[in-house]
Amino acid sequence: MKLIKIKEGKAEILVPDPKSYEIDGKFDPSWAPVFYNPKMTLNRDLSVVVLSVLKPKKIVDALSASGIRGIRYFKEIEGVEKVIFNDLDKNAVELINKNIELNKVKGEVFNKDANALLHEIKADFIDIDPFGSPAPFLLSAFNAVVRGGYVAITSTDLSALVCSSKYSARRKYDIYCERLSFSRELGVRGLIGKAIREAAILEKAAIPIFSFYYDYYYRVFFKVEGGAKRADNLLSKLVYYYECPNCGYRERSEYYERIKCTKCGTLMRVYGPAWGGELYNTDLVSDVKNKLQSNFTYLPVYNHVTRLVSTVENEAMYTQPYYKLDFLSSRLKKNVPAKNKVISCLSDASNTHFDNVGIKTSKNVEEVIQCIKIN
Ligand SMILES: C[S@@+](CC[C@H](N)C(=O)[O-])C[C@H]1O[C@@H](n2cnc3c(N)ncnc32)[C@H](O)[C@@H]1O
Repeated sequence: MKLIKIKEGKAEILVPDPKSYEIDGKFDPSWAPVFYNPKMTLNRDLSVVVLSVLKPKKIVDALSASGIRGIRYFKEIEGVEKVIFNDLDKNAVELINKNIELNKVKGEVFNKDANALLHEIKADFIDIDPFGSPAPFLLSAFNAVVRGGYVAITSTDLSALVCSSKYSARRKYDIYCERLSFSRELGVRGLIGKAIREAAILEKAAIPIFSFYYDYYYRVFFKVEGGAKRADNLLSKLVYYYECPNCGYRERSEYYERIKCTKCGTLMRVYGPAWGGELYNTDLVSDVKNKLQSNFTYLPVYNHVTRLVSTVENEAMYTQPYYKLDFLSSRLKKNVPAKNKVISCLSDASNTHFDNVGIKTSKNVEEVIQCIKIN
């Protein structure tokens, strides 16, 4: 394998030389013998900051590839004592060994199926960053985390979660998936719902504390607590979201039904079961924002991370999914009004990182429609 040295954050690592794996002058990270994707830098940057607030001591990077993630956690977060790296691929394991030596990381490296490893060990933070869906690794991740610890998952499996592929959503996440105007947010809520159900099997409660969408993936951090009652409490907040494709009217219910819109009689679209509660712990979000400003200005994509966290901070107080202004405006046969005008008309509203033409508010759809009409 031809390698080059790159720097990301405080890590300097060897990765496959993209030039050696180009096809027709193009390169995709999945074509190299070991995966390293610079497009995931924001995911790693923000994870470093979130973990610096959560302060885990023992970390499992269960699907490590080059090892960049675990290496950055060790070098950039105070108090991390040990990182366990793992990959099923032998080339990856060879590269991880080189990279942890290069970066003087206190780590242990395994060459196992992640599910097998996660049934053998315990740690206070488990990172699941797979190709595509994290669903096959959820149960074992929740098994491996100690009570009071944390699990983070990445999902690049948006086609399933936002219902471009509704059968895939059904298979991987047990979701009835129809496209609603706010599907971008429903995708992460469906993913969280699945994680909560998997943790509940083990009588653990997986509480989402920081969730976001970026570019082509979702990332969610969970605090994991023990106890059947706590798990039951989370399960009771799983809901089905309904939206009328004709007039935009919404409902939510704990039941799956084929219902007609009470405003116009059209058959409503449905998505669920999905998490109906908060996507963030607001204290954690403000701690992350403060940490970013004080300790992490060196991050490779600092400006992008800061922008994302600021938007998240503004929208974190609104639990109901965002309203998509172009969708609602087209129901009214009206041009899309300026977003800031609708926000000030509602007075209690904000931007959302999920969608450029979306707004978050605690107001109902009729109030949003009223503000669209007069702007
Ligand atoms: C998306 S990459 C990980 C990227 C890495 N976390 C990072 O931040 O750069 C997924 C990795 O999982 C490995 N993998 C796939 N299935 C696995 C399994 N069942 N157990 C362990 N590793 C697996 C692949 O070999 C690949 O290196």
